[in-house]
Amino acid sequence: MSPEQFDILVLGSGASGKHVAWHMAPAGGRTAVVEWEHRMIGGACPNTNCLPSKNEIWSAKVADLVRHAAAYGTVTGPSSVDMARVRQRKRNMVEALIAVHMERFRASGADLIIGKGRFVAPKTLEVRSDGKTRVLRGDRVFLNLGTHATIPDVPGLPAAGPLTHVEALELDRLPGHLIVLGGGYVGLEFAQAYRRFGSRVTLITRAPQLAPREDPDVAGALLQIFKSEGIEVLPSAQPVWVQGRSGDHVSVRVRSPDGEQTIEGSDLLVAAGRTPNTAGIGLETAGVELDARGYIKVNDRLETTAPDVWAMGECAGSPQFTHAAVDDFRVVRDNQAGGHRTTRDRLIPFCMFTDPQLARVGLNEREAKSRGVEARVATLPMSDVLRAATTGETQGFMKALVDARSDRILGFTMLGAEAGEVVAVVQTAMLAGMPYTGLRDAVLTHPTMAEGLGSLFAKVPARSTR
Ligand SMILES: Cc1cc2nc3c(=O)[nH]c(=O)nc-3n(C[C@H](O)[C@H](O)[C@H](O)COP(=O)(O)OP(=O)(O)OC[C@H]3O[C@@H](n4cnc5c(N)ncnc54)[C@H](O)[C@@H]3O)c2cc1C
Ligand SMILES: NC(=O)c1ccc[n+]([C@@H]2O[C@H](COP(=O)([O-])OP(=O)(O)OC[C@H]3O[C@@H](n4cnc5c(N)ncnc54)[C@H](O)[C@@H]3O)[C@@H](O)[C@H]2O)c1
Repeated sequence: MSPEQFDILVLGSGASGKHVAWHMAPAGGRTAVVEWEHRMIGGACPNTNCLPSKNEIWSAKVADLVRHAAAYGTVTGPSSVDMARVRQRKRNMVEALIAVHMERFRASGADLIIGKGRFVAPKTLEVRSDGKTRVLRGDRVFLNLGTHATIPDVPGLPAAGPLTHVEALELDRLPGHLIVLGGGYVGLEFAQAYRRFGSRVTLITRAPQLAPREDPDVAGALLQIFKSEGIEVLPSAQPVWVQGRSGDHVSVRVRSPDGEQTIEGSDLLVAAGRTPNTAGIGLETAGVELDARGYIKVNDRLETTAPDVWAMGECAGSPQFTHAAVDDFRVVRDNQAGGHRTTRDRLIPFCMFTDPQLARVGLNEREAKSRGVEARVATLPMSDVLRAATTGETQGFMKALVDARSDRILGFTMLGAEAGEVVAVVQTAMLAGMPYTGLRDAVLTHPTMAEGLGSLFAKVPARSTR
């Protein structure tokens, strides 16, 4: 079968791939985008990951506010959570987003082909779509394959049919006792949401603290917040075996420095990291090499080991955030136009949508220490932020790192309400090269959470004169 010829061939319609198509097709390049499934059009962010999880987390916030409404002077009757309605609200959003994506593909002129792509020769894909086999060849090929939830190698775990975030977001019932395996982003966001919906929740993580990449004081404060909501947390706990079926009854044997114990629950959610979608699709036939962890080898321009083939987003080992994957597209786009943009030295913030949110940009103390960077550190409890006093959201704190020898801001962490918004203020100052004194002395709106930045930066210790 002679291949159908395209100028631009995109495999995966995620955060980077869709932008490649939407940018290049209107410019006149004959463009095809191959996407595995209709329900994944636009990638994981709008369909199974960021947006649906934040949608249900918001429903959990509403449940929590209703539960505590009396503290604010609103007296309610008994309340309950209807997970079928929670799910329907989420589904409505996802379906609307798929429609928006399909319209953008149509308007761009790109050919959106639904089916699993597999390389049969360099720059040549075979796709089974609508019962037909198509062979597509691109002059330039862009890979945006994403990742899926890793199921750790624990005896009995696969047979227990655990939930991942994908199935958890499709539940129309409330688990009686949800056991969460993993204390990173997914585990923390889902553990708190399900607790607020009304489940008993036990979180097991092999790391010694929640949010393992964060500073111990941040993780400690988060742990206290989780405990105060009744979430049981087992740190430094390694699962030994699993028995039973998630959705019915499941037992997890865990080993920790305190000994072994068996946790009994109704459902099991695995949130133990990600595996790239790079296996079994003929990448070796295409000359695209993988690293030891299965991620596509790329240079800082996101060029793979195969000529005229680029990889973007999580499959290329980029930071696992939608905004990083979108920036990967911008790196590739600008270089296609003759630019010299790289993935080096990007300032990539994050926000974990626990309540309160945990957001960070730049270095934390742990990273500064490991890189031998000397920093001046200031912290401010959220209870000192006047906006927090008005809303009652006084949990958590802000922390700033400023260079020991100059007034350059090195990093900012916030565990507090609206942290995801406040971090953007500090990021903007960092991008502009503004000294910390600029934020310290700025006239910020009263009473906002960002106003706290003035008090925070006023606490930065003076530079040592030594
Ligand atoms: C539960 C959860 C919540 C998250 N929340 C956030 C958040 O709040 N903020 C944030 O920034 N990040 C969040 N993330 C991370 C974020 O979802 C990803 O980093 C982001 O979606 C970027 O993904 P990507 O573009 O690399 O790949 P994807 O979006 O996964 O795109 C890859 C696409 O390729 C398709 N595909 C793969 N292989 C093939 C093949 N062989 N043939 C055809 N199609 C194929 C897939 O179906 C998919 O649509 C979250 C992750 C999870 C798991
Ligand atoms: N708000 C956001 O931006 C957001 C939300 C969700 C996910 N994400 C992205 O998705 C990525 C994946 O999230 P994740 O939570 O799956 O991974 P993660 O890397 O954030 O956390 C994995 C956790 O699982 C634990 N773990 C791993 N193997 C284990 C085992 N065998 N037994 C017990 N514990 C084990 C680790 O110690 C860690 O606590 C994140 O790194 C993040 O970049 C982002």
